[in-house]
Amino acid sequence: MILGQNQYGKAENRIVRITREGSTHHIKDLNVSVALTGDMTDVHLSGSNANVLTTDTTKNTVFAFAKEHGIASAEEFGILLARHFVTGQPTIHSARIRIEEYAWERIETPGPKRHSFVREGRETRTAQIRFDGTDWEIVSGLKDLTVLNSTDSEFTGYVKDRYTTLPETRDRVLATQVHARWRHSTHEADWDSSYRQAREHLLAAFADTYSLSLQQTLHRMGSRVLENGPGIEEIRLSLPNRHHFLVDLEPFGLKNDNEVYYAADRPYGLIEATILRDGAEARIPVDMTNL
Ligand SMILES: O=c1[nH]c(=O)c2[nH]c(=O)[nH]c2[nH]1
Repeated sequence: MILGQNQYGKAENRIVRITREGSTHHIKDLNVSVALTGDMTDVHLSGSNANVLTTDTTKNTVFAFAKEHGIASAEEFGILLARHFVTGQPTIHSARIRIEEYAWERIETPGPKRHSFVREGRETRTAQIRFDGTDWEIVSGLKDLTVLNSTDSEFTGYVKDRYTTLPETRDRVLATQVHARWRHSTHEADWDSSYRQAREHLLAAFADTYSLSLQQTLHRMGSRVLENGPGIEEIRLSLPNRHHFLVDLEPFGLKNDNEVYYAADRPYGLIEATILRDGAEARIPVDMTNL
């Protein structure tokens, strides 16, 4: 048998790098995949790992480089990594670095704070209309509106039982993908303007709230839509807590000063609640996955 083309490395390193200039924060959000080739005949044929730079090391390098060199652009970052792997190890002859970059737009708010972002690419707007010949029920909504605060979020003071390991945090990244549905008290409205306003208030409440939990942020987001939308009776929000874990860079002699995060995709906390106007009936189904 002949060993043909082969390559290896860590794929899909989900890295978020926050750069802080006072109260103005900048974000880079990348998915970095490393593939290396070189003298890898032995590892395949005899099982000797002597020539192998581990995929785990390639992952660590991606995170450490984000801290040490920053991420000026995907190309620049990829060039640094590829050069490092190929020139740093005699057994590695070529490197392919693939990067997907997710773009974020700043949520502009009055005041000096500039640490709130919404993922570029529009969310999906939703609508459901019911009519039985007498009564109307109009439910508007959106899904996949992805937002992130790079500070002003803490989580402390929760129950600790024998299985609790989560460390308390006074400063964390709070990110979620908003899924919301809101029910109108009327079937006559300027629907586009109503939608724009609800979306704007969801974003403003997310950005403005100093968060003690995602539950509290959810309540502020829903309440703000109701406070500013007199024709809205009820809103249901489903917010996945898109965890961003600080990467431990200590083993590489680097201090991670809330700059380099690993964006985990699953599992995620899922925080859901309905907010109602006084006297309103809860009619939006609890399970919103099937619109
Ligand atoms: O905002 C949060 N709410 C929770 O209920 C929770 N649980 C958890 O592990 N992290 C968080 N964060």
